[in-house]
Amino acid sequence: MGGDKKLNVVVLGATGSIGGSTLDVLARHPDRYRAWALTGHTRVEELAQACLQHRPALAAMSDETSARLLAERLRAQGLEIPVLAGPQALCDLASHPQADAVMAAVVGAAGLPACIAAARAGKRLMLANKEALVVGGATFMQAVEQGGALLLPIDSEHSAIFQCLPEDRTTWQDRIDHIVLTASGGPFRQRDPETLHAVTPAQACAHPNWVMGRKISVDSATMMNKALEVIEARWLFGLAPEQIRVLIHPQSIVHSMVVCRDQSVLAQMGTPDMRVPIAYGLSFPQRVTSGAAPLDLLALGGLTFEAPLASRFPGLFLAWEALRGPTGTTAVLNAANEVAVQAFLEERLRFTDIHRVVADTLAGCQPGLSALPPVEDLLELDLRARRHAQALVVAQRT
Ligand SMILES: NC(=O)C1=CN([C@@H]2O[C@H](COP(=O)(O)OP(=O)(O)OC[C@H]3O[C@@H](n4cnc5c(N)ncnc54)[C@H](OP(=O)(O)O)[C@@H]3O)[C@@H](O)[C@H]2O)C=CC1
Ligand SMILES: CC(=O)[C@@H](O)[C@H](O)COP(=O)(O)O
Ligand SMILES: [Mn+2]
Repeated sequence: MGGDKKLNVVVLGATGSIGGSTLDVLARHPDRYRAWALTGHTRVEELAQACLQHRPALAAMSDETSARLLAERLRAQGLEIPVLAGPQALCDLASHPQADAVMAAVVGAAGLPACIAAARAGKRLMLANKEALVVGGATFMQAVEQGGALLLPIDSEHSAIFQCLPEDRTTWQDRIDHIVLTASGGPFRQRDPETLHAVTPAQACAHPNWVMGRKISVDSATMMNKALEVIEARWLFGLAPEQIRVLIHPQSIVHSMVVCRDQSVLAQMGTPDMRVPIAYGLSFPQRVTSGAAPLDLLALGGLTFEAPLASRFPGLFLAWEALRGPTGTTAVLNAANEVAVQAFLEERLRFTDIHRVVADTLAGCQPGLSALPPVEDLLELDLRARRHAQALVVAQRT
């Protein structure tokens, strides 16, 4: 971005972990960015506080009751910020003519319609919401291309890969041999697999290196997060499944690597702080300060790497299987995982049964889609896979 016009930023999922980090970066650069619209789903008080601090032009809650409560809360504070309500409001804001950039930080497939709206409207689309791309696949990428949007990865690994590549995307295919996504291994990297059936949501959410929302924290513990990231990388960088590899790197300092055709290895490093990829998404191709602490290489005990084992992390290996399946298979995987993780967080499913529900849903729910399905068909499949997974969750308990 150049000149004096501020970038109007829509923060979808402003009440969450990525949303909060985004607001932190925006507040460091009031000359460059405006938090123009903020959205949440149910956390009324958090969005009210964000509105008080950032004074957006518009706010929205996808949950209608929460929208009403937010409007009352803002009025009581003397703030005249219109509050939109319902899921369509997120699409309307993401594609609004006054919006320049959209931070997609909703969790789950629920974020897909707003991402597609932003893509079709040609926005700077900063994608944290990996599930939207896992569900949307080629349809999502077509919307980006046809809308002329600038798709910028926010997920730390994909931002790392992006930072290791030249700006000219047409050179990527020729230059990349393969990429290596790094994974922390989560809180159970060294735990005896025989004891995993008994872990609690609090233990699963205690990530060793990152403070994140509960859903992605559980995904990190199963390494389904890395499975989703393999699928995300396939679309973001146009790679074949066999060009994407995963290594456990417990320190989360090397955020990922590009192995070039000539075997030169490019890595991006830094302290684990999401404000770095967020700042890059906002400022690309320039750089702005992020608030992250400098990396102290001397203080590091060392950087280590391990191969992920299927016996401990079976969910990871479903990524390549799903990518080789018919169109929609990755949407089925994502839906089943969302249902299973929610059930685990509500203590309705054991940790080790998350994988069982995902694998059995993949085996039992056939996508039956065309090669480039409309978004509506993908959302219908998402619903069908959720019902299938939900029945399996209930069956696991009986
Ligand atoms: N946290 C991190 O460090 C990283 C996160 N990501 C990805 O970014 C995304 C956000 O993660 P994170 O910030 O951790 O998650 P959080 O759970 O902290 O926040 C999720 C946000 O999505 C909103 N939301 C939830 N359900 C819906 C819905 N049905 N419709 C609309 N909005 C909804 C929430 O609203 P409310 O709270 O008001 O109900 C909240 O604003 C995920 O896809 C995650 O995988 C990627 C890399 C790192
Ligand atoms: C910060 C980020 O990008 C997360 O996706 C993170 O990578 C999760 O850690 P894991 O490597 O344990 O999945
Ligand atoms: Mn990540």
